Amino acid sequence: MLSHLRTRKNPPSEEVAEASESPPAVRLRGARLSYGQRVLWRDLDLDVAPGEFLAVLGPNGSGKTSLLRVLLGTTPLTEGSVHIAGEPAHRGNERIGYIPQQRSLQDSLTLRGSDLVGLGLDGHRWGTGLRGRRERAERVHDALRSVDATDYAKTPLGLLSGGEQQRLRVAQALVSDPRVLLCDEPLLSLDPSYQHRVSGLIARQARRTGASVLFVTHEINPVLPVVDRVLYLVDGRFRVGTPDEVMNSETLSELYGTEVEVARVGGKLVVAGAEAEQQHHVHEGGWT
Ligand SMILES: Nc1ncnc2c1ncn2[C@@H]1O[C@H](COP(=O)(O)OP(=O)(O)OP(=O)(O)O)[C@@H](O)[C@H]1O
Repeated sequence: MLSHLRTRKNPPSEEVAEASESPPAVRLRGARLSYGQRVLWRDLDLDVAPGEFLAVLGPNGSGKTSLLRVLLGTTPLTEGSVHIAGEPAHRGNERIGYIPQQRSLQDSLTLRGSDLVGLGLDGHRWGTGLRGRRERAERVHDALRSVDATDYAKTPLGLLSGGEQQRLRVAQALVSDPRVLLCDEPLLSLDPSYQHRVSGLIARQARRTGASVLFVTHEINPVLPVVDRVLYLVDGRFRVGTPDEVMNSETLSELYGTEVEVARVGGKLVVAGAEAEQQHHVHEGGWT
């Protein structure tokens, strides 16, 4: 396994530096997840620090979503331990903001964008008075504005495009200022300009509030400028390290057990080699 040493592209602010005195936002020790004979990953030791942005990569079925479920407390580890901000992972953890893998919200014909974002504040105490209600409304409004969704905040969700729905999910996950942000392919359905915007927004939120980000993605290039480290899962094995440490021909060839070539072309990473290529290009292109 490569070094767990963190190198930051973006030096932490004072707030984040203070937060980094606290326990790691996410800590896995000796973690193994198996379904029957199938081991998704094993011997996983991972600390994700406050303010850190970790990209989680790997082919279909390598256990990326399952890792997020373990952190959400909805899937138990087969072996080992998992802590969120020093506490064992558990369901309904208010410290976690979650952007689930995209599902269509076609059925939610009556719910509107502002309602969906407001649900991200459920469980938080805002009081029943005017001040509490006003503050709550402001938080929802700010979150909607941050993803450029104010124009359609009152439109029923079922009438919105996939990309518009996705921006609302991002706002919902960010509105409560969570300590840990779990993002399951949040760039799907977004066109390249919104991919850039949403990944920048999530990274800025992490720096501003000290939130730790675990960001599952099939395509690293849109997030490369903001990634601190990469966790790459393949067929029960994994590597963790900076993008340079992991995204190179030697490491990926070892991980895939076949020859993989990684090159930088115009600031982008290009991965060549049957399985890896499929992983890195399966979702390439623009979506609307
Ligand atoms: N409850 C379960 N019981 C048995 N197998 C499961 C269960 N949940 C997930 N799996 C299997 O574990 C594997 C990993 O699933 P997971 O969704 O974590 O993969 P992933 O890396 O997120 O894949 P993708 O890139 O396709 O979204 C899959 O083969 C899946 O079928």
